[in-house]
Amino acid sequence: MNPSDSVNVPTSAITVRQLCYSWPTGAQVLKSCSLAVPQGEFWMLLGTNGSGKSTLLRLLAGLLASQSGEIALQGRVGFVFQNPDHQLVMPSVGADVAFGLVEDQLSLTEVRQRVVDALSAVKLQELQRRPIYALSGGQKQRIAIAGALARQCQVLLFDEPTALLDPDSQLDLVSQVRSLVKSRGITALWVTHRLNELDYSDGAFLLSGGRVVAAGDPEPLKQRLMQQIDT
Ligand SMILES: Nc1ncnc2c1ncn2[C@@H]1O[C@H](COP(=O)(O)OP(=O)(O)OP(=O)(O)O)[C@@H](O)[C@H]1O
Repeated sequence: MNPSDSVNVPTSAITVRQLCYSWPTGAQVLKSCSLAVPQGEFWMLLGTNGSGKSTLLRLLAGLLASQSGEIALQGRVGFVFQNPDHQLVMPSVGADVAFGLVEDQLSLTEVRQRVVDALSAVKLQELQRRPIYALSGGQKQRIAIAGALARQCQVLLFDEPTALLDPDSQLDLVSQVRSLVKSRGITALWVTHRLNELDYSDGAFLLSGGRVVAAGDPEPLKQRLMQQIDT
């Protein structure tokens, strides 16, 4: 092989090879599932209810132990849940963003700087002292993202983060995440049922029958899924 042949091959920051997963109840959710997300790209994962999208994301995040197959992630991983009330644990915005830094043994000055930077990145710096209960759903999701940015996560996993948002907040969030991914070289995998979000992605996977059955350019996949809805 000519050494220059490898120059344009993108490096994957999220790689899954032949992953299988069965719940203790016996249901096999993932059956030799494989995918790869190129470093610095924003990919989406679609599939019908119960197709295993959340299970796959939880395996990637290490929230579930894999049973067979291979998972390789480049960098620290952050997870954003569908319902931010399931992950915001501190009473105020600043305290919550700082919470994830406890294990990093940073100085107080460094922690403060990380919190300010992360809140600026999601354009919520003015809310640092706001109680969590006084945030909108969209603001809560951005605080969850700020927590991952403060931890300098290089891989972000989103499990239907817009499911509880109105259409305007939904598109604000997805476009903001795309900008963050592009400006910071982050790699993201975003689960959604909302086909209009595909316009913001670099690529998409369709999960069906426990494996990825389509992968690549989001537009053809969007057209195909829209036709299925229409028929
Ligand atoms: N804790 C659990 N114990 C047993 N089975 C589970 C558990 N969590 C999920 N499952 C099952 O695994 C399958 C895949 O669920 P999963 O939540 O991964 O699908 P999904 O594609 O994310 O669905 P949705 O789009 O509805 O969120 C389903 O049949 C579900 O009932």
